[in-house]
Amino acid sequence: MKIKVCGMKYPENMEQVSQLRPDYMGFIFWEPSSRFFTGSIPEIPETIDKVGVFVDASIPYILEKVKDLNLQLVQLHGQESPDFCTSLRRELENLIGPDRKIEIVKAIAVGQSFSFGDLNPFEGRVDYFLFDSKGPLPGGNGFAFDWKLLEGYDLDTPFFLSGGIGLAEVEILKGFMGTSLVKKCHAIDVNSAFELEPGLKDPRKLQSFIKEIRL
Ligand SMILES: O=C(O)c1ccccc1N[C@@H]1O[C@H](COP(=O)(O)O)[C@@H](O)[C@H]1O
Repeated sequence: MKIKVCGMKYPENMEQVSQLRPDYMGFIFWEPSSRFFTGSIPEIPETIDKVGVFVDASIPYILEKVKDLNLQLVQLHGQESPDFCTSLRRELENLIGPDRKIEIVKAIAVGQSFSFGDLNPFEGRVDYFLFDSKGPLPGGNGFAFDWKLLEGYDLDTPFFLSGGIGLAEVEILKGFMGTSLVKKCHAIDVNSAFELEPGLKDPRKLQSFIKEIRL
């Protein structure tokens, strides 16, 4: 199972976390967040893909960050429409050229009123969904949603499982990994549950988690 550590803010901490070899590291480009990232990213191993997290940002702003920070994925965490995703994909291709692909992740807030029908228009326009808990914030709410709501997911787009995942979820995650849904689960995404303060990840806690989860 792949692992994404999101909400990185401090270069020294990025170096510590990179030694744990997560598959992805995420950076928040939403100014109101206490994890809002400014500055540059230090050298990290090439096996770790860098993900920019945006909330209803403009395409030029996203392109600027992709180019300046050499991001490999763009995570859209706001109300971005399917048409927006298509336009962004076209602009990313223009920016990067045909030899490389910047993947698009569309975050979906899952609450009791969630319906799979809302996802159909995104099929073929994004590379992954990211299922997150619906809460007062666009992301980083710090609590898990009921993963049973994902039972019956039958679209082709693989997904990241996110939302308040921490060490307390390890046992239930192991159960989840025994279900048929796991075939479409591309990665587990962690953020606030592993922090000493917003944006500062606890490498020891992360190490225990990665040891338990990585297959
Ligand atoms: O973490 C934030 O501050 C944030 C702000 C705006 C959009 C997304 C944000 N974080 C993303 O939220 C999910 C879940 O986080 P948590 O585990 O509930 O803390 C994660 O994918 C972050 O990328």
